[in-house]
Amino acid sequence: MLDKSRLRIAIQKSGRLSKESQQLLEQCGIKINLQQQRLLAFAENIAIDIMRVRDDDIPGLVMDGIVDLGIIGENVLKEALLARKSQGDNPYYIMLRRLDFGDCRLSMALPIDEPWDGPKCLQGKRIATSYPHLLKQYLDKLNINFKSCLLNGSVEVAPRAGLADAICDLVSTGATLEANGLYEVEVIYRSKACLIQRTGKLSNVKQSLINTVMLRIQGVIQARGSKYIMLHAPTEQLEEIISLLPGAESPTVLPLAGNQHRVAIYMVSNETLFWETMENLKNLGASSILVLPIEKMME
Ligand SMILES: Nc1ncnc2c1ncn2[C@@H]1O[C@H](COP(=O)(O)OP(=O)(O)OP(=O)(O)O)[C@@H](O)[C@H]1O
Ligand SMILES: O=P(O)(O)OC[C@H]1O[C@H](OP(=O)(O)OP(=O)(O)O)[C@H](O)[C@@H]1O
Ligand SMILES: [Mg+2]
Repeated sequence: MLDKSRLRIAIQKSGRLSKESQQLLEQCGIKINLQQQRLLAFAENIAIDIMRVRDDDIPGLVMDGIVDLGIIGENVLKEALLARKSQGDNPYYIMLRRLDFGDCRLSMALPIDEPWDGPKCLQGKRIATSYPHLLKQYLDKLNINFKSCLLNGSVEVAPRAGLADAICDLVSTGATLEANGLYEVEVIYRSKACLIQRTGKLSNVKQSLINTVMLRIQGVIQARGSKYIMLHAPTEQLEEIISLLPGAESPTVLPLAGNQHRVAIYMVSNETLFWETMENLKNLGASSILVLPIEKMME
């Protein structure tokens, strides 16, 4: 039986978002004992339960208040929102933040032998998609009539199978389109994974858990995009060397024991150090240049 006092988070069970969702929670210090077949997992060290479901179910679980938080692609969230609105519902959720994974775009694509002359060539066409509401919103704005062919997966096969003239599906690298003889003609929605919260009053305990999780997520995401840079530099080239370092307003500069002509420079950078910059630093006399990943950050 579920303990209602524990914070409940829904994540995708298996698919494009599941590994990174799990990793993010683990990096936030939530120790989950995940077993493949278990759809509910209880964190051992914090009052959080993880519900592992199909991604399509996550917006509804949050909007209906079954779970407190959910990690979901904005594409699925927006589609669910439009679907509920079209049924006369007034769905609510709180967008807590965008995450740093699940980048993809919802695009229109045509068979490679079909010319593209702007969206008007979709007039009267049959379009296969898993996102009928996002597609309709886009084409309605352009006053284009179309026929929808709803497929829940393998949308890219529809034109060759004679089911549709065009498709509207998710694209990341474009490899699936290419493998199926299609080409991308128009992006209609850009998406990333995001963290959402149900509306309604939460207990103080749950609210403070959410605050903790949010701060930790911020720390993890910021750390992922940052590097710790260490190097030794000749004292007389210090200024020039610092000017080459990305985002180094105030690096730590320390003396080197037994060497008055060189110093150690330490800094956190929110950019990586490219090989070319490292080579330029070396040409200025820098040595022992290290670029290290950062695991966690708290400002
Ligand atoms: N190629 C991709 N690259 C990056 N992110 C993607 C890609 N394709 C989809 N996504 C994102 O990941 C989400 C989940 O994609 P996935 O293909 O695992 O969904 P699914 O097959 O519907 O899974 P489920 O079985 O949970 O319903 C998408 O809604 C989108 O936000
Ligand atoms: O542009 P690409 O990098 O090729 O990625 C796009 C593909 O990725 C997703 O499917 P996924 O592989 O997750 O499989 P699914 O159809 O089972 O959801 C999406 O539905 C596309 O088919
Ligand atoms: Mg799905």
